[in-house]
Amino acid sequence: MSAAADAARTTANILLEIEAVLFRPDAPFTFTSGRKSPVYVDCRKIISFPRARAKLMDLAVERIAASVGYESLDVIAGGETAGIPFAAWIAERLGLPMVYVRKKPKGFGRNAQIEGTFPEGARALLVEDLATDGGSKLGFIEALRGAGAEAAHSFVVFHYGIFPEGIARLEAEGVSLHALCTWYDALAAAEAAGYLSGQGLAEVKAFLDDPDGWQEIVFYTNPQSRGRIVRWMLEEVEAPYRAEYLTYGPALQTPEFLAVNPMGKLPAIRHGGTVVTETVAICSYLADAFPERGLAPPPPARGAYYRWLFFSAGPFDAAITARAAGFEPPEAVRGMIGYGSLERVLDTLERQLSAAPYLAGTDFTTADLCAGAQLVFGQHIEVIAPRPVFTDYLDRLAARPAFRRAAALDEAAQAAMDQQGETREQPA
Ligand SMILES: O=P(O)(O)OC[C@H]1O[C@H](OP(=O)(O)OP(=O)(O)O)[C@H](O)[C@@H]1O
Repeated sequence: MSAAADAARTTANILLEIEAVLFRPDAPFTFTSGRKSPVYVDCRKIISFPRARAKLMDLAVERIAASVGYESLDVIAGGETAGIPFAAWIAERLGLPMVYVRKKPKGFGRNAQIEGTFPEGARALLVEDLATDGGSKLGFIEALRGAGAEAAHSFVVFHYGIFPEGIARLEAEGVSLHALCTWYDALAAAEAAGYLSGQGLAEVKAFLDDPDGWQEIVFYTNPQSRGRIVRWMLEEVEAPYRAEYLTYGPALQTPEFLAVNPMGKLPAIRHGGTVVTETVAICSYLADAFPERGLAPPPPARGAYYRWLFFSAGPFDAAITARAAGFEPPEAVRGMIGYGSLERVLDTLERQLSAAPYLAGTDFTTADLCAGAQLVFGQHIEVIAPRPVFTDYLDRLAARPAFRRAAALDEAAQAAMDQQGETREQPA
């Protein structure tokens, strides 16, 4: 094993041991940007483990000597903030001066972006804890060069290794990136130590191979299904998604689709490593996954919200489909039928909508989306007769741009499927 490969394995094992790298394919992390990831790294933790950090810094100076040279550097520059302690330890080991670079000039006083000093033409090594796509490195390098340094090298403990275009950009700027390990090393160490196997391992590999593709929402639907409700929700949250249209019949019974929904039913979504089925569950999941859209009240205020969400998934859906199927529960068994009767369901809904503009109060929520879509469907198939309160309510819902976008997309999808002669019939 080469020294670099050996160092990569040791680094990965240390980072696993101190829980600086975490793998959670079953419950992906959500970053501030809303991006999802089954992996997470926090190199800042290293500073709190003296033995681990000493070993990593020993490996760092060996790596720097091998990649940059023994006498090829004049100053070590730490990038604000996480890079600063690592730069200090490396400078100490190499017996070199140190400076640190702010992300932006201070804005007053000397307006310094670099703290510390070096002579014109000093050969600087930029040190940071980690590199994702290398974007921050460019800013630090520019500052170093602006202050007269030659800056052709950057060192990090951990490099994601999954954004090649970022590294190409650094190289184009004349900067070589040196790292002790990447996600691929961490993954190999996690696999060897038994942290990951089977589906979890496959999930992490899929993410590392295509991080953007992995987190795109895949929407399995047919425009004739309850997928229309989910489509509306997807348009409300405005997250990127890719629709996969499936015809009824064998396409829903393939092993691939049954792995998504063992019921062989539509709709379903996959978001990162998370698969969600059941229309209202999908809508609730999306409301929580994209909280900035304000489609669910805060948890302490969710009483009415949950009531009407579950009302739409349970009694309302069952009452409409039973009536549409020609099934009327006999009087004697109504007590054991969750919804009692369609009339009772509709009267309850009407009372609520006479008291407030939306089901959970003054604001539109995912409960309105789910119940409103059922109401639209029930009226469309003439199982529900229009009532003035319902008409006003549906006018409010139909005025939403997401509602209109979703309807147009599903109409277009239906037309395309019709043109291809794909079945419109739902199986028995
Ligand atoms: O953009 P890249 O070059 O790929 O590197 C990622 C940067 O993100 C982190 O710092 P962050 O911006 O969170 O700032 P901090 O160190 O001050 O917390 C990390 O320490 C790197 O500087």
